[in-house]
Amino acid sequence: MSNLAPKPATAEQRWTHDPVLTVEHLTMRFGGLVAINDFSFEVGRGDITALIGPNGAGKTTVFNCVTGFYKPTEGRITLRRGRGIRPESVAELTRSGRQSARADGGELFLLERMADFRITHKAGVARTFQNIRLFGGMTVFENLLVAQHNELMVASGMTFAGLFGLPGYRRARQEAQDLAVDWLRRTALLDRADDPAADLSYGDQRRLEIARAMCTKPALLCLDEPAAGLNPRESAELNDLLRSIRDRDDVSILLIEHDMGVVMEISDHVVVLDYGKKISDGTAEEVRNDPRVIAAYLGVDDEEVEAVEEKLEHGDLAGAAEVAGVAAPLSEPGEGGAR
Ligand SMILES: Nc1ncnc2c1ncn2[C@@H]1O[C@H](COP(=O)(O)OP(=O)(O)OP(=O)(O)O)[C@@H](O)[C@H]1O
Repeated sequence: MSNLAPKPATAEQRWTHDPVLTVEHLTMRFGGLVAINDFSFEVGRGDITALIGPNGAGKTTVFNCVTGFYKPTEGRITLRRGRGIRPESVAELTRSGRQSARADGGELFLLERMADFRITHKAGVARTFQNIRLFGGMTVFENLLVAQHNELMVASGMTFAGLFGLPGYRRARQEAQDLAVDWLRRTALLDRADDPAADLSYGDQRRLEIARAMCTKPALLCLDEPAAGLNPRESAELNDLLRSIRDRDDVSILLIEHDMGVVMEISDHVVVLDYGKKISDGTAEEVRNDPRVIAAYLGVDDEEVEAVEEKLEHGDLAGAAEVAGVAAPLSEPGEGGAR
């Protein structure tokens, strides 16, 4: 809708000086359709970052590129494990043609070069899906153990004998069980541990998906519409869970969410996509009051677009909001979904 450049980020924002994920010039084409068009953004280490936008804006496509489900047509996607990794190290890895490198006391990964299972297990990017994908016939506890299968196999030395004889395997198995129990407690699912996952309520299944992703010990947790289908109480519990993951586990979160109540309440950083392009990027407060977002998100009729853009080009934000027919900000925390 609007081709106006997004507002530049201010210096104190964490995502500009300590990003865990940097997406640069991402483009994704499906035949003649350009789903993502030269899109760049960062996820700050220790931030909850929301990727929002109207239906079909390209949010899931971005997730699919970050998690390796799609190979981007163009662009670089860098994951930094460890603080203080220099741009020179990223440039050197890019030139080398390799997928990852140890640098500046941390580890660097170029996700666009990696297969999805390596992105999960090596780079530490975990994901949940819009449509829940649990092993419904397995118990809740088994779902959390399966998530740790990769580490357990490594501990077994990849041998049958190793499953029985190696002390390293026994230790790893105990650790896997402890981690699973810990996440059952944190998601209030301990008393459902032996029930089939399919028997859980929708809200419980959503929390189990997050617990399962956390059992892979990620650096970045990507959540595709985690609040979809939740009632207000479950939504509030989800907010608490995500804040605790950010604050206690030192895990950065990138989420797609349509529920503006959730987005505005918990996000440190909000990035807005429309027609595959970034139209706004800032704190929840900044984005909520950005007429570009108001215009795109709440829908400005085609004939009004030019008038809104003209106002914006002259810096008349209030006038643009007026043309968009929206005097109030997007929505206040706790108000629920506005789309
Ligand atoms: N595999 C694909 N093949 C062809 N087109 C695709 C494919 N995946 C996505 N698209 C198209 O790319 C565009 C962006 O879709 P995407 O699902 O990423 O949007 P979204 O913002 O996640 O939408 P929603 O909020 O409805 O989930 C749409 O026009 C969609 O039809």
